[in-house]
Amino acid sequence: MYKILAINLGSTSTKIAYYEDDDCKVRTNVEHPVEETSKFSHFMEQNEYREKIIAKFMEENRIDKTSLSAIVSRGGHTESLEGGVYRVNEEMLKQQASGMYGQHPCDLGSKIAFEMCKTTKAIPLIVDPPITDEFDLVARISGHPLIERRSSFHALSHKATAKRYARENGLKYDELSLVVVHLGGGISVSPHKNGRMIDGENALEGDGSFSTNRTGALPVGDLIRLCFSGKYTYNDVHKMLNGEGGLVAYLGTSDVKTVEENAKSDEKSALYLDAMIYQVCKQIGAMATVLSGKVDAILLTGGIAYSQSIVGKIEDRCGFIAPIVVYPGENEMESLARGTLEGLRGYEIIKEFEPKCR
Ligand SMILES: Nc1ncnc2c1ncn2[C@@H]1O[C@H](COP(=O)(O)OP(=O)(O)O)[C@@H](O)[C@H]1O
Ligand SMILES: CCCC(=O)OP(=O)(O)O
Repeated sequence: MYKILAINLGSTSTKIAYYEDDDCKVRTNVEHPVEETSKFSHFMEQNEYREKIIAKFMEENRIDKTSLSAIVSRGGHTESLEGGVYRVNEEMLKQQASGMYGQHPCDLGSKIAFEMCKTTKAIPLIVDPPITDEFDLVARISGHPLIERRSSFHALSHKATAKRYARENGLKYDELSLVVVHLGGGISVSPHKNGRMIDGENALEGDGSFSTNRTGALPVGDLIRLCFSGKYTYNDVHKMLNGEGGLVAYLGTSDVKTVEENAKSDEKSALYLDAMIYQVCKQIGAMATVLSGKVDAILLTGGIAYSQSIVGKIEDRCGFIAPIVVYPGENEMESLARGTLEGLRGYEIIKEFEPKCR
C-alpha cells in the first residue's frame, strides 16, 4: 500500500489530504484571509506559516512522515513543460524561486514537499504544473515579438475537471471540445480541444478577468503611465497585479462568501462582484470562439462555483453557448493522489525536470 500526502497551496487556502492508495483517509481546507497573507511582503515568506498548518494536520491525524511513500504538491512556475508527474529537484526549485516564470504560493508547496522528503524515503512530486503548455502556435502570438503569450494557469484543476466530466459521462476527453473555468482565488478560462488546452489566460499576471486578488487584464497604456509615474516600485506594481488586485483592491477582501453577503446591502460590493462575473463571462465567450462555437460543455469549478447565485449569473450570459456543468470546490487533491499512485505503480513515467535554460 502506498501512503501519499497531497498538499495544495492556493492564494487563499491551504488544502491537505492523506491517501492510502486511492482512498482519501482525511482532508482539510484552511482558508487564509487577506489580513493574514498581506503581512508577508512576498509569497515565499509564507514558508513557516504554511508549514505549521501542514505539521498540525499531520500531528492531529497521527500521520508519520517516515511512513509516507510520496509527498505531492501542486506544481509551481518554471519554464513551460508538458503535463504529467515530475520529481521535484533542486533545478526546479531554483527556477521557481527566481520568480521569472510567475509567482504564487504553489511555488512554496513544491519546496515544502522537497524539504519534508529530505529525511525520509518519500519522493517529492508535482502533477500537471501551472506552466503545462499545450497551446496552439497561433495562441502564443501577443502582438509584439518581444512578448510571447504563455500558458500559466490552473492546469491541474482544468485537466482533472475535464477528465472527470468525460469519465462521468462515458465520453472520451480526447474527443471533446470544452471551455473549462476555474473560479478560485485566481480565475482562469481555457478551451480544451481533443485532450489539449489549446489557449488560456495567464492567471497570475495581467490577463483575462480580474479575480479575488488579481487585476486580470488592465488598459495597457494606463498601466504604463502608472509604472513610470515614479510613485511605485516594480514590487509595488507586481503586488498590485497579483496579490492585492481585484476584489482585494476594491473591497479589501478575497472572500467571495463575505462579498456576496455584503452585496445584499452594499451597492459597491454588488457592483464589483457583478463586474468580476461579467469579465469571466466575456472570457468564456472569447474561448468559445477559439472552438468555433462548437462547445460540448462549459465546466465550472473552484470554490466560487459553490455559489448558486454566481453560477446562475454565468448561466444567464453564457448558457446559449453550451450546457453548463458545475463541479464546485476542487478535483485537484484527487488528481494529485491519482497521478502519484500511477507514478509509484509504474503505470506513468515519473519525469525528471531538466532546465532548457541554465
Ligand atoms: N459557498 C461559497 N460561495 C461563494 N464563494 C465561496 C464559497 N465557498 C468558497 N468560496 C470562495 O472561493 C474562493 C476560494 O476558492 P478556492 O478554489 O478554494 O481557492 P484557492 O485554491 O485559490 O485558494 C474564496 O473567495 C471563497 O470565499
Ligand atoms: C497559476 C495560477 C494558480 C492560481 O491562481 O491558484 P489560486 O487560484 O489558488 O490562487
